[in-house]
Amino acid sequence: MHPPRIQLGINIDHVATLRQARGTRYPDPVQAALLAEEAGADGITLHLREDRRHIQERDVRLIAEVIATRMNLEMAVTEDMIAFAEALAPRHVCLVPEKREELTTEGGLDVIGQFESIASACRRLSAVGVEVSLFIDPEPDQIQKAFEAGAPAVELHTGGYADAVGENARREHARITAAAEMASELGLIVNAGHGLNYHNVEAIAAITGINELNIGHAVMARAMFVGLKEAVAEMKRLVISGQENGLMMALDEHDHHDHDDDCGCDHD
Ligand SMILES: CC(=O)[C@@H](O)[C@H](O)COP(=O)(O)O
Ligand SMILES: NCC(=O)COP(=O)(O)O
Repeated sequence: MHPPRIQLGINIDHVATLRQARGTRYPDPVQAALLAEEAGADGITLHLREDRRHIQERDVRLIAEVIATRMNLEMAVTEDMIAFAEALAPRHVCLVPEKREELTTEGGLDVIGQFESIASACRRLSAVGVEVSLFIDPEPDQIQKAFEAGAPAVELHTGGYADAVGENARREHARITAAAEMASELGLIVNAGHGLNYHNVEAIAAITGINELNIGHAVMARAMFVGLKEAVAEMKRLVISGQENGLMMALDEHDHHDHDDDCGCDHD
């Protein structure tokens, strides 16, 4: 049976980055969200950072009102942000670690070290109907704790894979594959993202069990040259082809095993 198509969440943070660079009213992330949807985005992701460096509360409220798909609000585990999300009740919230001085999100949440506050945030947000995901590194201990914290979903941090080359990239890919398998077996919804681009996304989309990829920076950078709708559509084509290739490889492997089983050899 064909698994569901991988969803593509488009992160529009950096439309707001450009606006904030000059304190103008444009470009407007609200317009970007609508165009991304028209081009095939399955959801809109945005990160309301504590320092408000790009997305503003006004963006979150307007986008929540106008989009036809669903919002995935990325936010830190702070009382202010949890209260904001409880009041807005977006379809999804992704809890992420935040450091003031970082250029972008550096690592995953430490669910082990912050277990009580994360579990409490999961309970409060679930109570208002939000599907919570935890942005974590692809590590077995963090996945186990995410499950115990009561999050229905995880988003596996693909930044380590995106930054690696050669053998290191293969190792990072294997870590994400194993993490996706473990999280799926626990019954968690498995999303992934960070640093994905037009060159590295297909291999991640090929991993079995991934529900959604969230991609922003590379799409916004490409949009500068080809327009936002074309940039989203190109990414969507790559996500779909990556998933198809992964399915074909899994089938080949399956056939290969079947063939081995018929060959009269001894197997463990
Ligand atoms: C959590 C994550 O991986 C990113 O989507 C995050 O939103 C990055 O933050 P910036 O958009 O500020 O780089
Ligand atoms: N959670 C990852 C995300 O939303 C987009 O990250 P990036 O593509 O901007 O690195």
